[in-house]
Amino acid sequence: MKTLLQIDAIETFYGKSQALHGVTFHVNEGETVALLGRNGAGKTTTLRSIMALNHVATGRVHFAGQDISARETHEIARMGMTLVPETRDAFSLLTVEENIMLGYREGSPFTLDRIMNLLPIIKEFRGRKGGELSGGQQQIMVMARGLAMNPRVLLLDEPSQGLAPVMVTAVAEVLQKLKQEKLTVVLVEQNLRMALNVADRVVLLEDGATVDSMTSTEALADPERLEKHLAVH
Ligand SMILES: Nc1ncnc2c1ncn2[C@@H]1O[C@H](COP(=O)(O)OP(=O)(O)OP(=O)(O)O)[C@@H](O)[C@H]1O
Repeated sequence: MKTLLQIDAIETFYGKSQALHGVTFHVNEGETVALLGRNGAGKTTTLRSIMALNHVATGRVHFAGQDISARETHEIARMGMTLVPETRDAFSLLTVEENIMLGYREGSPFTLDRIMNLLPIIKEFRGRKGGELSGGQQQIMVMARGLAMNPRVLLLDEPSQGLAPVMVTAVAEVLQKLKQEKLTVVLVEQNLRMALNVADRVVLLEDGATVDSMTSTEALADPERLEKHLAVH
């Protein structure tokens, strides 16, 4: 299996405060990897560091065989790394279709028609404005926008956050579709059941460092191994 993303011992600071103390993991092509950890463990900072939205002080990030540690965000994005942030960033005055097509990159196989066929739930609200959607609909819309960009790696930050259970299920179905499309995904998720359902592997963060990594099958067979790092102190 080919490694598409390799993170080696990255350290990231907010001012003088160190948020990441050595995060190391890899993601193979076509894999879904879930980053898990308590609140404040460094999951969002890890995604932002990969995208160079936070400056990485030491350590290396390799993407598709290239060292991208010193690259700027727009260059990394152009190489095919796409972040769907937890803030969702829906344009409230644009329609769903316009919101999605804002992400469309010339030559992307994920045209509006293809996205609608792949994620038919969007048809239910495709003509509405971004500001008229529920949180779950917005989340699905911004994931579709990420898809339109034809990413080589999709970074998803807490897609189920704050959603009603029925929309958590809908988002989980979108993740399964992405998996069927053989997309490479890094998923930050508090909903453990959903994360283990969709991910091939999980990487555990604690206090800004990677502390364990295992397949989802191993995690399901040995829940204590996970709980040790996820239970509230
Ligand atoms: N803008 C910021 N300024 C200062 N410190 C920050 C900032 N953002 C995050 N931190 C700190 O960095 C550490 C890692 O935070 P991060 O948001 O990456 O964790 P997380 O695992 O994504 O948690 P959550 O699930 O709560 O979002 C925490 O100690 C947090 O307080």
